[in-house]
Amino acid sequence: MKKFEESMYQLIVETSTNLPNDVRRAIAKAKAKENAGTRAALSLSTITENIGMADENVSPICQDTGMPTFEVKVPVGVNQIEMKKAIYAAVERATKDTKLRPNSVDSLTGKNSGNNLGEGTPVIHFEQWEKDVIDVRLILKGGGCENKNIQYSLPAELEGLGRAGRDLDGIRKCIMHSVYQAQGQGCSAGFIGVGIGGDRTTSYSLAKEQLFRTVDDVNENEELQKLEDYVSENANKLGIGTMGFGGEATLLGCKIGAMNRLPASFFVSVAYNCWAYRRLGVILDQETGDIKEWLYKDGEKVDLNKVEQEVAAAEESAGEVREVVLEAPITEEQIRELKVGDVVIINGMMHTGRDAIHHHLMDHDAPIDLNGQVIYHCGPVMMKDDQGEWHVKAAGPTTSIREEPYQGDIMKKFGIRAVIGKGGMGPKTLKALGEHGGVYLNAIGGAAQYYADCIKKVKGVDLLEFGIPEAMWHLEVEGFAAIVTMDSHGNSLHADVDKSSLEKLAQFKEPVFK
Ligand SMILES: O=C(O)C[C@H](O)C(=O)O
Ligand code: SF4
Repeated sequence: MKKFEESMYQLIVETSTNLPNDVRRAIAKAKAKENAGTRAALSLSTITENIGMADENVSPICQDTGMPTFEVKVPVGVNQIEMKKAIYAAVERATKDTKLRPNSVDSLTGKNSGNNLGEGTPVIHFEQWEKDVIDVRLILKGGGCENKNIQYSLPAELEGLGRAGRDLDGIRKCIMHSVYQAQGQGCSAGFIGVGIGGDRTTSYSLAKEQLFRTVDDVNENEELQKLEDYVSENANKLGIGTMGFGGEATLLGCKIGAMNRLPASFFVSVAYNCWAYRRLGVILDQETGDIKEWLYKDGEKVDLNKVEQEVAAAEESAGEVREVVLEAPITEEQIRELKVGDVVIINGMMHTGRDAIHHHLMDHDAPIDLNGQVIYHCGPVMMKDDQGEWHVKAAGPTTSIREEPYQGDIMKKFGIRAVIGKGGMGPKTLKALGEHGGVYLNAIGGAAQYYADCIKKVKGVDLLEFGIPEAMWHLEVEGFAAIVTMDSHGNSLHADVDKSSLEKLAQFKEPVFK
């Protein structure tokens, strides 16, 4: 088993940087569905370009490299204690090499362990089997889409759909609702794994397990296959679209499993995975630990050169979109001119700030003057070189709604004019944007290589004690594009899409599976 640690390192690097072929095919199919020139089509073009860049740079597709979760099948007699140690070592090395972001945070102290090791991380499940090879599968599922997982306890009353009973049709309603409630916040278009039955814990595990099935896998249970087909077809009629911008592609895959339950319980659990659906696997020699075979790499790989040409074509046909170039410090007048749908190109400085920073700024001074500045909701992957200089390795936006309790107050307190994030924010922020003269800009979630490329220099960092993802990084950017989705005139694309998708959800109220 000399090679086992090296094989695990390769599995991690490959999973973080190279999307599996079935996922690539699903994204390419979605792209073909979106109308050229729409916001959704442009976002999908950015996503496909990003996938190609990650592959080429061998850098994380998305900056949130998630909770590394290993599912290991071992022949009887193989030493699992040694395997665990080797996986830890591989995780630590991949983190050092910036293939994984340090993502393991002490829940009580908030301290980031810095190496992705800590209580409960990474997740490793072992199972023995009769075969004479080792099978290791890895999923890197990010926190934003993890937050959109949902568990239903039947019977339930569901918004838009009414009563969901303890039967197949009730399950159908839960799944449709789960896609609606995710909106664009889990970086749609997404994939869902569904677990029916079990207890609360095993139900969620079953849901996550479904994410190890390939997108084109056929369910052995005919009824569940019918339900998978139904959801795959109809969830796209909700019109949520890529990033929640509205559009044709909302869900790219649905896999459902069922297990027995207690007479009193009936859980339906949904694991929502963003488009950055990073899961791969390897078959290993049980003696040496060498990789014998890669899993999820069958079939044709999407031709990214072709995709790049399509990006150019889509950008051309989107010629009517208004583009505004901004450089901080930004004035209130400049902000008041912006409307939902405008594309803003940012040059100059922006400063990252996410959960810990927003919480901190409520009752502390800012480390720098933020008047007229731009805040980027982002927890990047960073590398420090031998000269002590920082470099950005991946830097897409994080889900903004978590800052809803603070955002408006902080913008007013410090004179911040623009915030960039993804998934949109709520009524409190929208009101503050109107009162103060602020704007919310939506960047494409998961496009971490695409945005890292726009960052020309790291000018400094404050509050690094919060850990790399949570620190305030001062970044000089060039040509950083984002879309106005909430303006200072009370308009919110997110509120509009939520409302229209809820109306569309109601058309699925009548029973389908009797
Ligand atoms: O933590 C992050 O960088 C992003 C997160 O995965 C999110 O989707 O909000
Ligand atoms: S930012 Fe988006 S793409 Fe990245 S892990 Fe979070 S949900 Fe997934």
